[in-house]
Amino acid sequence: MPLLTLNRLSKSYEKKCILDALSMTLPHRSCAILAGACGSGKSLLLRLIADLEKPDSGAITLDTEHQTKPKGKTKYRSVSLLMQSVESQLLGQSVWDDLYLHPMLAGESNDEAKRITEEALRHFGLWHIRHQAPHTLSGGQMRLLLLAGIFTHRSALILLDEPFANLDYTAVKQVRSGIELLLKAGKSVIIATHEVEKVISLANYLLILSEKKIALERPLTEKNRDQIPWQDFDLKDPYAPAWQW
Ligand SMILES: Nc1ncnc2c1ncn2[C@@H]1O[C@H](COP(=O)(O)OP(=O)(O)OP(=O)(O)O)[C@@H](O)[C@H]1O
Repeated sequence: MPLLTLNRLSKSYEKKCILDALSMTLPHRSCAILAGACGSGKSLLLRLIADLEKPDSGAITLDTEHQTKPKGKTKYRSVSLLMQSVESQLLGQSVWDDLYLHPMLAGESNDEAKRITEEALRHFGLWHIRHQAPHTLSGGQMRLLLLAGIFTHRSALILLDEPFANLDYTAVKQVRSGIELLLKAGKSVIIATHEVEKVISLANYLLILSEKKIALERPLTEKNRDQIPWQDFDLKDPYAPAWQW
C-alpha cells in the first residue's frame, strides 16, 4: 500500500473549482517535488492532506502501519506541515522554548521533552543559538528551527510549502540539510516549490499540478530528469544553470 493515496479530491471556493477529481499516490520513503504554476492549488492540496481543510468530495488515505507510535499518553501526528508564513509558526520566547513546545504539546514528560529538545537542537546545529529569540533569527535559521520541531513529531509524512522562499544560498543549503536529516530519519516529504532546481538532487518523485489535477506523476531519477517535459508546464527556470545542486 502506498504511504498516501488521494482519490478524486475536489475543492471549490464560492463555485470556483480549484481541484477537480484529483488523484495520486505517494510511495513510502518519498522525497517528492510538488510543482505547478502560481495559483494552481499546491498550498491548498497540502492543507487538505494535513487535514486543515476538508475536500468537497473524494478520499485521502494514509498508511501509518509502519509509523513508530509512542507509548502511553503521548499523542502523535501522521502529517506535519511547514507553511509559507514562517514567523507565524514560531511561538517560543527563545529557540529552546520554541522547540520544547513540540514534545510538551505531544504530551511527553518534562524530562523526556528536555531530552528530545536537546537532541533535536544539536542534530540541526541550533544548540549554540538556543537562547536567542526566534524572531531575531535569519530566514534560514527560522526554517531550520521549524524543521527541527517537525523532526520531533514522529510524523510519517512531512509537507513543506515553499521552503526556499526568500532565502539566500547559505540559507538554502541550511534548509536542504534539514530536509536531508528528515529523510535520513525515514520520513517522507512533499515539497511544494517553484524552485525545482534547488531540491531536484534530493528528490525521488515528481508531482505536477496543472489544470486542477495531478497532470504528471512519476519517480524522478538523475537519468530521467532531463526527459521530463518541464517546458510544457513552464517549470524550468530559464535563468538557472542546469541542475547543479
Ligand atoms: N480560503 C480561500 N478562499 C478562496 N479562495 C482560495 C482560498 N484558498 C485558496 N484559494 C484560491 O485557490 C487557488 C489556489 O491557491 P493556492 O494558494 O493553493 O495556490 P498555489 O499553487 O499554492 O500558489 P502559489 O504558488 O502562488 O503559492 C487560488 O486561486 C486561490 O485564490
